[in-house]
Amino acid sequence: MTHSVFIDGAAGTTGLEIVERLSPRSEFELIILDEQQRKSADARRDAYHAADFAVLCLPDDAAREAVAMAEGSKVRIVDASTAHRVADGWTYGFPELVGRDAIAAATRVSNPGCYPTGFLALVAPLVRAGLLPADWPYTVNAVSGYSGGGKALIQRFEDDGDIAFRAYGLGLGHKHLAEMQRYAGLTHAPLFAPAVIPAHRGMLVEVPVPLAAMPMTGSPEVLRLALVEFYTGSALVTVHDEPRDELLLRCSMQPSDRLDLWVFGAADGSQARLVAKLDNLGKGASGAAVQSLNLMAGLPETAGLSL
Ligand SMILES: NC(=O)C1=CN([C@@H]2O[C@H](COP(=O)(O)OP(=O)(O)OC[C@H]3O[C@@H](n4cnc5c(N)ncnc54)[C@H](OP(=O)(O)O)[C@@H]3O)[C@@H](O)[C@H]2O)C=CC1
Ligand SMILES: CC(=O)N[C@@H](CCC(=O)OP(=O)(O)O)C(=O)O
Repeated sequence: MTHSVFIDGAAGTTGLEIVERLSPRSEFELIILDEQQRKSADARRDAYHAADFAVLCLPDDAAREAVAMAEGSKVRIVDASTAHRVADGWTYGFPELVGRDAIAAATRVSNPGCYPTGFLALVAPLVRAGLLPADWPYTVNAVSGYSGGGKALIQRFEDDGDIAFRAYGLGLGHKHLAEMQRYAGLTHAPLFAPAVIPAHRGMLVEVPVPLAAMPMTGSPEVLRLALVEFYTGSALVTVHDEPRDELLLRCSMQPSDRLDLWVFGAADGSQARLVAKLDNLGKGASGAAVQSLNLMAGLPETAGLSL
């Protein structure tokens, strides 16, 4: 059976990578509008009403408009934008956290943000297991490759080769806070310090955990083993256990749909650093959209993904 998939925003950064992952696959027939038609409301509405699935790779306002255009059609939607991540009637597209069956049955799936993918992968299972407190004021320190900001930020970094590090989100109201708080089950939104580095893709998301100050008794190794258990059987998520002195992001990073997790602990167990490494355009965006699409279409979860 072939499923027709409309990629709305196929000319953008996330859209292009979804097209790359899907176009070699015979299970999907892609609907992509040409340069003249791609922003035409009529052409887009027709595509929504013709397709089995649609993936929205659009800014938030255009994604909301797209969902309205699709009303009355049979199309099932995966939205890569921030528009519907905590909206009623939408399933959060993080199969490892919400369950594969929930995604498979959904008609409206919202892809997680790239930073929340790292944060939630580390924190949500540990809060659920009662190993980290739900009411702790967590902090998140993260760096992303510049493709995380789409075409505009790619252009900026390619035009200005002199930026070594860009701290941002300095108004402390980043759009990812709501989903981080909601899906980790936290009382408080985390304090989030994101930054961009002069690499095209890749990110490290770190959550420092002052265990000795927390009202819990778990050691770093207990936290790590809980994550190992939680992700048992996952082809995309790996919880590492090798000792390391450093983690590197490379400017030459190739596309990847993996999510790698570490728990680094102080020798006396008083502190830990939870760290996630991923490709913002892989498990952080396009890979996650394809993972959800696979489940919705009844196909193997990791088909077409690079592990
Ligand atoms: N980049 C990343 O790592 C991640 C991105 N996302 C999210 O994915 C979505 C897409 O982001 P990204 O690919 O980075 O952004 P880009 O800016 O690279 O691409 C967005 C695309 O949408 C097109 N577009 C804008 N408005 C409309 C419209 N009304 N109708 C049709 N097409 C339109 C743009 O056209 P034009 O080419 O003319 O500008 C562009 O091609 C965003 O919501 C983003 O937040 C989520 C996770 C990670
Ligand atoms: C480096 C950079 O600018 N990153 C983006 C987030 C990318 C992402 O996750 O996209 P969503 O907008 O769909 O959440 C930002 O911080 O706004």
